[in-house]
Amino acid sequence: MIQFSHVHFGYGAQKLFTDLSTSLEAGHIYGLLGENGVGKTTLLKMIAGLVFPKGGTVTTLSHEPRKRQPSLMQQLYFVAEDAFVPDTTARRLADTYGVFYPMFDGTQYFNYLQQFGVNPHQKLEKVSFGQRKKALISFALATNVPLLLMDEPTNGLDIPSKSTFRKLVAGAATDERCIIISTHQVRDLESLIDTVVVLHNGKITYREDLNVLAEESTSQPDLETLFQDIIQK
Ligand SMILES: Nc1ncnc2c1ncn2[C@@H]1O[C@H](COP(=O)(O)OP(=O)(O)OP(=O)(O)O)[C@@H](O)[C@H]1O
Repeated sequence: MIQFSHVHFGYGAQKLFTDLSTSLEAGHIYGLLGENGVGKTTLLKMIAGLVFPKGGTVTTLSHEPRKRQPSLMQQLYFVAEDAFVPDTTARRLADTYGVFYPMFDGTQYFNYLQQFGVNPHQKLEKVSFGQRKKALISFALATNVPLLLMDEPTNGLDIPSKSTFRKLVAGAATDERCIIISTHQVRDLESLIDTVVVLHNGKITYREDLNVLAEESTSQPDLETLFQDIIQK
């Protein structure tokens, strides 16, 4: 679904990715981990065609993402960390933006909003950051796109909402869908992600199926400890 081939990238002189190659497939919920500033958001933006490689190639759903062709844009949704929303209500968000996504399901959307406790009639600019984020996550899931990118989605969510988030995302995962979640809140995602991907020193330095890890271990793998071990190597 996504291929990075020998990708080089940096903002100005700062090198961020050096010869980064990897592929991400449908049927997975990936947890993208890495220290602050390592480039997790940049990686997601590159998949979505918001920043472009300076060397190598990125292919997203058989498209060159930098072209931002409608045929690609209607197949992916990127929930950005800042939860920017237009000046509208959650209800009108569906009417205005749902049309861009052929598989958007309004009934599903209102159901997700309800489960998150978001009032669809309130102006999103006037609600809290967490409420806005929950509206956007609901919208993202209801688009039913094959590729869902989420940057720190549980930031700003209260404890019950984090649990709702896990439940809704797990329920939305299918064999045809690829979900990539960048996070520092690894405990929020334990039991949700199936593959952990670690970005470190400009490359993917670790990538492991958590089910395989669990089979090899006598106890459930602890993501926080695993991450610390990887970046200290
Ligand atoms: N538009 C930009 N112009 C210049 N530098 C940028 C820009 N966006 C990001 N950077 C820098 O690139 C590096 C990677 O940023 P990025 O946001 O991708 O990292 P991250 O791994 O998501 O970080 P965090 O975990 O802190 O959110 C950082 O050093 C950041 O300051």
